[in-house]
Amino acid sequence: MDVPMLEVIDLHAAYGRIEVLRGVDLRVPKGAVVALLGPNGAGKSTLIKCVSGQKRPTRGDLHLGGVHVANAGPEELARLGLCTIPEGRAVFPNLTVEENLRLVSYAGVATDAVLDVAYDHFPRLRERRSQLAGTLSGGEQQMLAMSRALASDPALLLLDELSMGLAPLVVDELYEIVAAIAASGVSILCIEQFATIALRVADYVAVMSGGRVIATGEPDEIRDTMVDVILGGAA
Ligand SMILES: Nc1ncnc2c1ncn2[C@@H]1O[C@H](COP(=O)(O)OP(=O)(O)OP(=O)(O)O)[C@@H](O)[C@H]1O
Repeated sequence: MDVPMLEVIDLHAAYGRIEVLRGVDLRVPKGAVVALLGPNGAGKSTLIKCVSGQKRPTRGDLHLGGVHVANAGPEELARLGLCTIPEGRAVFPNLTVEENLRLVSYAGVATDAVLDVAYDHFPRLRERRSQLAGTLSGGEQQMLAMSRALASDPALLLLDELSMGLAPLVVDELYEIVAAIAASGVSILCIEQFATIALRVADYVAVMSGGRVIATGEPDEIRDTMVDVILGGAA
């Protein structure tokens, strides 16, 4: 069987003495989009923090592309191809679109290559390249955050609530791009508050509750069996 891009095994994590991840098991196959659903407080953001090296698990294992990374820091994870777009828009509001993109080249990526990738995926950013990022619409800021991430040529992209505060049409547009990114071979793990979107775009859905993954499957199976838990979050 293929080595999954991400494998989480019996992962535990706590804030102080309160354990909030209580044995999470999850796999993200190569090139797949996996959506994490579940009610508020289920532990979705904490799981993303552990996978991205922002929080140390108390026990359990994490493998990225077959490499054991449970104690790896953000830099090593980035070298292994992990890229995170955190909740909220990860852009510098007082820099222009192009300046935001040029900043990515600190990681050794040629500036022209960064700009080409960004403007190919998001032609609207080319039109707005001289505009301050803080004056872009929410959807455009998310496009800018995504293109900064894509410039690092990631193997696994973590998306935390991409759709936060955006209009449904904008969200649809962003998820079309997510699908295109996945089709180019990038694996994607996303937290999505809107179950309907997640069930439409994901290859697999993992439902979290009480610090565990309580169900995983293809969207159709999950839609049929987990409707009550999912609706504990937003539909
Ligand atoms: N920094 C923190 N300190 C203490 N407790 C925290 C902290 N962050 C989260 N928690 C608690 O951990 C539990 C899991 O939170 P987490 O944010 O991972 O859940 P979530 O599924 O992402 O929920 P939401 O959709 O509301 O973000 C919750 O009970 C939350 O109150």
